[in-house]
Amino acid sequence: MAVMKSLTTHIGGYPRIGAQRELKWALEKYWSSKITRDELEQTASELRQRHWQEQQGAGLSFVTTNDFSFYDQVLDTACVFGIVPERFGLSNTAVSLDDYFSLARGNKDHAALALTKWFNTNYHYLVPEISEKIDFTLNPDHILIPIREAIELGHNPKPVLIGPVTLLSLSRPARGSQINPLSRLPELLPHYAKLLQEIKAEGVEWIQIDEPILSCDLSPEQHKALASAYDYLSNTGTRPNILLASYYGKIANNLNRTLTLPVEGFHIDAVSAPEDICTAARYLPEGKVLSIGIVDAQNIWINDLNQSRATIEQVASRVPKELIWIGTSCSLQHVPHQLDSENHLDANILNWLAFAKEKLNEVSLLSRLFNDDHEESRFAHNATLIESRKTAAGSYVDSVRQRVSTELPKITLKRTAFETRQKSQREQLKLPLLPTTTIGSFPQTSEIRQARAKFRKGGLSHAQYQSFLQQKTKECIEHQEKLGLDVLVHGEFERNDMVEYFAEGLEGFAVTEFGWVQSYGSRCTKPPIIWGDVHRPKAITLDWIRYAQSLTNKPVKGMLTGTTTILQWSFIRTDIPRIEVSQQIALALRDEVLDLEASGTKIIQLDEAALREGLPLRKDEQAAYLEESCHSFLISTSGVEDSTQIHTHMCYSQFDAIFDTIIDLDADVISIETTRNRMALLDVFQQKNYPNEIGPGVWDIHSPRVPSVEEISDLIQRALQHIPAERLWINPDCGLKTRAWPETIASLKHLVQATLSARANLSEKFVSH
Ligand SMILES: Nc1nc2c(c(=O)[nH]1)N[C@@H](CNc1ccc(C(=O)N[C@@H](CCC(=O)N[C@@H](CCC(=O)N[C@@H](CCC(=O)O)C(=O)O)C(=O)O)C(=O)O)cc1)CN2
Ligand code: MET
Ligand SMILES: [Zn+2]
Repeated sequence: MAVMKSLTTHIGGYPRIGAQRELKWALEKYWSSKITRDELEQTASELRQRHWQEQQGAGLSFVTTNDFSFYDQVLDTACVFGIVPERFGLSNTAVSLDDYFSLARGNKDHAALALTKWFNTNYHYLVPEISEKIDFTLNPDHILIPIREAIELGHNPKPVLIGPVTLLSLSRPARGSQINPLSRLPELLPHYAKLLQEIKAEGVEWIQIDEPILSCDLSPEQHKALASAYDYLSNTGTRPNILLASYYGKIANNLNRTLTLPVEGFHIDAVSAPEDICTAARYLPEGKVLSIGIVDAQNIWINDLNQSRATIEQVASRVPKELIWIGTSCSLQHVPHQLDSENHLDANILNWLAFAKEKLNEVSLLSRLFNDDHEESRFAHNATLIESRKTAAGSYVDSVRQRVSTELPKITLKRTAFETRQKSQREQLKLPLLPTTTIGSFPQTSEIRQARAKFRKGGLSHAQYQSFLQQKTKECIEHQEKLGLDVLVHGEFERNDMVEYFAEGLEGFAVTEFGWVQSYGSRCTKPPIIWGDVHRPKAITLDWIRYAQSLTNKPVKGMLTGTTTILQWSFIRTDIPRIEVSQQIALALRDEVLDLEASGTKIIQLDEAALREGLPLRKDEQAAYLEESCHSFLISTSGVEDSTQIHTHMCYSQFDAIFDTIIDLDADVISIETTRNRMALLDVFQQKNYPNEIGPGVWDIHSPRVPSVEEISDLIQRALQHIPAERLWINPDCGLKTRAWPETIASLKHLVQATLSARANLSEKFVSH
């Protein structure tokens, strides 16, 4: 009997950090000179080999290469093409590993490249700097060496490479330059062509070129760039076949033009945009490959195999099977490595999950759909599991649904006018002009993390761990009093992470033990899993805030993470609309806010650090998202008295698209990130007459560097040019958890000193008037 050959299979990339975060530990040891460069390279090579073996073990047609990075794939690509800012004074033809780390992390003479959000994910990339002068070049080893390693091990490598249009679109002009990075495309392309030629010479058949920019609203210039780039690349020199990949959203209106590009195949994210795959199947030019990104690489639920089967069959009715590929929606770098290590997850929940390694098997299984031995029983079992999710106790909690449907419509979302609240808050808080505060966390030292790890493993009793944390909190309050800060925080020592901690206190969330996902460099998070209806069995933060407040007469800010940020940094359930999950969390936080207020907390902060990042890539989807985000914030905050001061915090610098929402949130005080942009961000607050109080950051906490009093004073003066003193707060850019104590104390000392002299100045002026 004829057994049909399986469909071709591949993935967009694999997590590189390692199932046990081997890369994180090796990097951090290398940076503190505890291991040699050879040892670091050895770890990297072992990880690559293991990850290829996992792909081969699952039976995939290709192993994906060039998805490994010591820090970031955008920086890697920049270095491959010699995009090294002149300000570093480095050679751009021989970028050593240490040079590479200088670009990523900065050194004593040079600030690092800017770190910013990668599309709509919690991954951060380093922003390449382009000038008129930069001479592009080709340093191909980073790509060629792993290809050789893979071939030697008997694999069939398919490298992935960030495409030229996405690379330049994500770049910024170097300091002092006004250049539009995309204008340098013609000079960059020959190096891409040369690279393709060298890759071909290694015996590579297919390369995946990623242009995720296709899921954004494109300018005419970007469209032109795409056309000319792929015309050039397809017609210049020998090269492997090109699979052009898009992901993170719909291609929609860009799809027609994309399908005319002269490449051999297209990869489409069928999870973000199922409609794109149908359109692509219909209009796919003859003889081209269509790769269906059907396994979700941004979420952790098992694939609905029967639904995927229907999609694949639909494509197969139009496209010959030898031209259909099965893959993940995008790189698996956004999901944890493997479920094998999870020993404490509820058995039911475990059945519903697939991490990167399990997703390899899903891709493989779906590729055998048309084979005679296509394992029908697994499709049937899968349907049972998907059904069991819907009916599980906890997926639907009557009281939660009741509350959302009856209580929510009755909530008055609008607080009293800001001026009234401000007056009442001033009477209550009696803060000086230019009040000083911090964003919440104080250093999460290795001592604290180790104590928590020990507690988790049973090596510390609950009482011992509590008293350890109380001691740390007490010391933190003492430090702040000594420094002379005006509004204090408890320090967040009890929190592993600002999202995971709340997930642990709420029903409907599950947390993993080893579900690490890279956020940037060696830093990772364990996104919690929202699987059921969310509610709060008991207060989460109350005891800590009360304890901290009992130690001081200064006000201690209550510290919460806002709904949108919790949603954005968790894996969200997909069986009910996002807005319902959002409302459930917002109500739980409302209870927490009111409990804090009832116990005497006068200032409460809800961090919305992910509000900008969650903004949909396409304009036509943004309004609904912003409305939902704003609504959830107001649900949580609108119940308090006029005299209770609500703060929010957002640590990024792109506010254009969300500014009206910032106004609508109506927080009494917002703290933002303004050090690196030297208060330029305040322009928009001034232009749009932002009515409430603002704390622009005056200390860039992403670097261990201690800012001088003069530098901070300068920033305060700049801020005063935009915002009247009566509405200005003084604080760092973000929380201090990644900092060490010595630089924290030194920097805050300078911050308070600079504030005191600014105050003195202001009162002099006041008198002389
Ligand atoms: N979710 C989230 N996303 C965010 C941020 C954020 O704070 N949270 N901030 C922005 C920047 N991104 C960041 C992401 C991670 C970290 C970070 O510091 N991560 C830590 C882990 C934090 C954590 O969960 N720690 C746990 C587990 C710590 C741990 O690894 N413990 C070791 C031992 C500790 C040691 O020896 O140091 C063990 O268990 O074996 C804890 O404190 O309990 C890290 O990678 O090192 C910082 C910023 C944007 N996105
Ligand atoms: C990434 S925003 C961080 C806010 C949090 N309250 C902290 O200070 O760490
Ligand atoms: Zn922040």
